[in-house]
This record gives sequence, structure tokens and C-alpha cells, in this order.
Amino acid sequence: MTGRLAVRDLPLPGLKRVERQRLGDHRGFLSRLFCAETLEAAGWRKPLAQINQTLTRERGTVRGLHYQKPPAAEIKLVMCLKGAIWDVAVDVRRGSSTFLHHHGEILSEENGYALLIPEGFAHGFQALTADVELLYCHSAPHAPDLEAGLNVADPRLALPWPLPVTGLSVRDAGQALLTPDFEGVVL
Ligand SMILES: Cc1cn([C@H]2C[C@H](O)[C@@H](COP(=O)(O)OP(=O)(O)O[C@H]3O[C@H](C)C(=O)[C@H](O)[C@H]3O)O2)c(=O)[nH]c1=O
Repeated sequence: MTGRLAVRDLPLPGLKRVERQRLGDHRGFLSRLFCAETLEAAGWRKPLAQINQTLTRERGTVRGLHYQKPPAAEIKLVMCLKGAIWDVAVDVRRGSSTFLHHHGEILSEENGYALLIPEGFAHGFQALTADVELLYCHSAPHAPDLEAGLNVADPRLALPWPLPVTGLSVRDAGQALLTPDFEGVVL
């Protein structure tokens, strides 16, 4: 456990779980959310460009699946500070041995887990409780013109959402299904 963040390998190459250790005392706790030194060793070798917060009010709501295309491809560190989510990353790296494979797991206020999602992964989550709050660290600025997405109900992905999918944004509900010629992104 170096510097309060433990990094674990996951089945998709480059995808990591980052486990936060809380330092508690009679007042409460301190928890480190980001550490450039620890995360550089885990593959974050870019600046910290932007940090976002989202609040998702309704249990069952799904946000995603989003990624930014090169040259705005980004590393994300996603953590759930309030409530619990099922978080999922899908490999869209052209030529990857795990192309279009997904990894999903629960991130929560309680378990203190985050996902470090490399460039070339689409990201999404489902709120498992009401009023979930997420914090995102991004290695590249928001680039709306280079945003892309996958459909959360795409049969080619067959994502095992824990709850019935609700609350999609108009954009997310309208994401096109993958076509047979989809080759992913070249990083
Ligand atoms: C991502 C982003 C969005 N915005 C603006 C654009 C829209 O006017 C508004 C909501 O954007 P959007 O509906 O894309 O937000 P989400 O669907 O919650 O996307 C988020 O959830 C999925 C799961 C992700 O992985 C994205 O990285 C994350 O941003 O915020 C910004 O101003 N900056 C940003 O970095």
C-alpha cells in the first residue's frame, strides 16, 4: 500500500482498480483521492487536466457509455463518493486482445474503490442507490467534438446491468448500435 492508494490489476490490460485507504480518528477520516506518483506507476503518465463531479438522483439511472477519440483520448479515474454504482469499462482499442470485452464492478462510498480507465475505453455506470455522487479525474480536457459513445443495450456488448436501465439522457438513449465494421480507436 504505497501512499494510501493500492493499485490492483484487472482482467483487461491497462484497467486498474485503485483502492483508497481511509485514515480515521475520533474526528472522522482522511482519504487520498489522487496521487500522481502512485498513479504514474499504474499508467497515468499525463497531466491531471480536469476534475468533474456528477450527482445522479434516481436509483437505476445509467450514464454512458462514453469515450473521447484521439487526440482527445483520456485516462479517467472514476470514484463514487456517495452511494454505490455498478461501474463498467469497455475496451474499444483497435487490435486489442480484449476488444469489446467489458469489466464491471461495484464502486461505493463504503468500499472506497475507484477505476483507473486508460485511453481507449468507453465508460458507463448504473446508480445502485439514490443520490450517488461521482468524482472523475480526466487526463484531457472535455472535447465535445471528439466525444463518442456506445449503446448501453447493445447486444454485441451484452452488459449485465444489475437493475432495469432507466434515466438515460437523450444522447445516451440515441447511441447507435455497433456495426460489424466497427474497429475501435487507434491510440
Ligand atoms: C463530460 C463533460 C460534460 N460536460 C457538459 C456537457 C453537458 O452539457 C453536461 C452533461 O454532459 P454529459 O451528459 O455528457 O454527462 P454524463 O452523461 O454524466 O457523462 C459522464 O458520465 C459518463 C459515464 C462518463 O464517463 C463521462 O466522462 C462523464 O462525463 O456537461 C462538461 O462541461 N464537461 C465534461 O467533461
